Amino acid sequence: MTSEIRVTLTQFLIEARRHYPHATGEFNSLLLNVALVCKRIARKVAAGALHGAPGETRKKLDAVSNDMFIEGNNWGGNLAGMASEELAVPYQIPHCHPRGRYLLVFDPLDGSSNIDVNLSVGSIFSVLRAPDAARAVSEHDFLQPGVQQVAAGYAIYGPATMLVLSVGAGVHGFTLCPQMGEFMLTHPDLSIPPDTHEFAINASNSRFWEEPVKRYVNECMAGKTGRRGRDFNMRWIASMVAEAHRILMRGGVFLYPRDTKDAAMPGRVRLLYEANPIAFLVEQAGGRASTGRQPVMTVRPGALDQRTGLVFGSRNEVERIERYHHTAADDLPNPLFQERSLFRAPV
Ligand SMILES: O=P(O)(O)OC[C@H]1O[C@](O)(COP(=O)(O)O)[C@@H](O)[C@@H]1O
Ligand SMILES: [Mg+2]
Ligand SMILES: [Mg+2]
Repeated sequence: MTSEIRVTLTQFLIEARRHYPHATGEFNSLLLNVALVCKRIARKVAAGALHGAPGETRKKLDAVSNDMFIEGNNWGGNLAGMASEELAVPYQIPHCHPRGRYLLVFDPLDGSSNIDVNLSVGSIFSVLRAPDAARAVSEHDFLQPGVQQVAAGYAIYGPATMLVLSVGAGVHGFTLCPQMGEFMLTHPDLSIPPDTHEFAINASNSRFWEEPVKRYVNECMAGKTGRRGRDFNMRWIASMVAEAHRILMRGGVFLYPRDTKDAAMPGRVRLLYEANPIAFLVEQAGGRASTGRQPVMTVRPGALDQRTGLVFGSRNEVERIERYHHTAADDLPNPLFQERSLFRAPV
């Protein structure tokens, strides 16, 4: 009988630190604090409707998860501040605590509309450097483009709880062992295949999409009978963290593109809390993440709650969608083909 020896998240981080002789351990302790918070949230989520009165669950869990992130990362001495999708302004690490060198940015519960129906949700986080540890943090300190992230990850609370993490040297997946209460390395070196036959988009927004997105989706829908010459599958979970996880596991493309639904919002996904950390993971796994027009991690944020169009996943599909955005309107596909489309533009 063979017994498989598995590496814990702690062991993995200690090993990774050996490549950075000047590392103080602050960074690792920050990631371990985040992992601990995710374990606590996993327990709350797993309690389902037992957690509170019916209907209250979703709202409560967003707020409860946020409190857990704040409490769990307040004391480590490794942070200068935090920014949360659930807070209007950055959270200051109180003066009495030692202030650290990093900033933590998070969406404490993503896909929370799925809570009441017992589908997968998750927490998304991003780590940035704090510009000056000596002073209080301001909103401006967090407005760094995604390329400046030093780490990013998410926890997914699904049939199994997993933590998927990158510190800038590949993407690694850890599964929470219910017996030991430890995240164990189960999915080292995740890699997104460059091609896919699966796409994910909220098709109810199709009338608000821009032409390049309509073109791409029409071509996927046309399958074998269209210019792509092969069939595609469509998925939509309404939990970006779950879509990202599927794509990291087996490829695919996710689109929440810029659209005309709400003039005040150029897209649905939040740049700092959702798009940048997922983009960091996707690109570390060999995929691509874009606004449709430029790599999403090159966007300089103007506000904490900034929204963005987002397309990510298998590299060849994302590049195709970018090409469609850069292609002149008169190069659009055969109108005969558009006739057959479910999503053709009204005439
Ligand atoms: O299906 P919809 O309603 O268009 O929105 C789904 C999107 O909204 C989000 O759920 C927003 O996240 P929150 O649950 O953190 O607000 C994304 O995860 C997801 O992709
Ligand atoms: Mg979210
Ligand atoms: Mg959220």
